Amino acid sequence: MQALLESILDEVRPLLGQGHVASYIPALAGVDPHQLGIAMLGTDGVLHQAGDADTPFSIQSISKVFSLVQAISHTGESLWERLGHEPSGQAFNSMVQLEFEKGRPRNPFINAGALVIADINQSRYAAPILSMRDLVRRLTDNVHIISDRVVADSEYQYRARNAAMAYLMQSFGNFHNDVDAVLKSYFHHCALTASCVDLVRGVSFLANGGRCLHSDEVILTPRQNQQVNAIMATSGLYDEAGNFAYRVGLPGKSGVGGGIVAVVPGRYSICVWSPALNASGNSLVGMAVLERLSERIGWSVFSPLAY
Ligand SMILES: NC(=O)CC[C@H](N)C(=O)O
Repeated sequence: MQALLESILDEVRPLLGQGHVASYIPALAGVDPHQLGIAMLGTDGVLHQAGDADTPFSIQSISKVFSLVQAISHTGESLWERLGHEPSGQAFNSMVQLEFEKGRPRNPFINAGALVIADINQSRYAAPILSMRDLVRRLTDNVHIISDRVVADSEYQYRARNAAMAYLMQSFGNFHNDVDAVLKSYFHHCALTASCVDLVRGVSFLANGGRCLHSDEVILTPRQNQQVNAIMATSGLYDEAGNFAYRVGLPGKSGVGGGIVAVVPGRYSICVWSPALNASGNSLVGMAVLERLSERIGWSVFSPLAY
């Protein structure tokens, strides 16, 4: 497995330099695009890593998985009164659908949906920023995880589009807390900084029937776990979710920091990171790595050979 990971990274290295790092905030625009790392954690506890797998990066929308899990844990099924679990077929920050659909976001993995989830969590926790950070520390087994203040402040400074979505939802009665306060929480979640090795631990429960691998804590019931994986498979890569299913065939979640987490149910959690993005805001080289992995090992959840 180690040799396979190394050889896949070598194969895709010529692609480094293609795509563009996220440039909507200066704090992300300055990241070196030539970085590339991968980690894989088996449900047997064996960790493999290659390249820059220990380098922390901005997890951005990967945090939407943790926010969803937090909301499910205290709100359960009634969560879905506020948003859907349908793919959007739109960019992560698109607003057109939101107006047509009366302020009810399609799913928790586009910005509008994550903002509603952040609003739900804001109603539940006295200190939403810290409670999310602590959840991620617990799941990654890393007490040093922090939210990057410069990134969070920069996101807040350039908040216009996310703020517009939140106010639009408020106008439809689907936003209950102070918009500014929720935006600050949301940006702090996006600004959490973690490495591929941290994140494979962080989402290990998704490959393990809902149980955290290192602590054995029940994070989700097996049914909820299956449902979160299903939403990742259908909506985790925004308007490229279909392409990801076609090329990789695993539940996954990307972020504009260039990270992608993926799950081989029952077997592995995977995280790949390379900062340059394709037109849909997903890591260009990360997609290529996961495609090759899935091709070589036949891991698609759509393949009978894999199970
Ligand atoms: N796709 C992403 O990673 C988007 C997160 C980003 N912080 C935003 O809200 O626009």
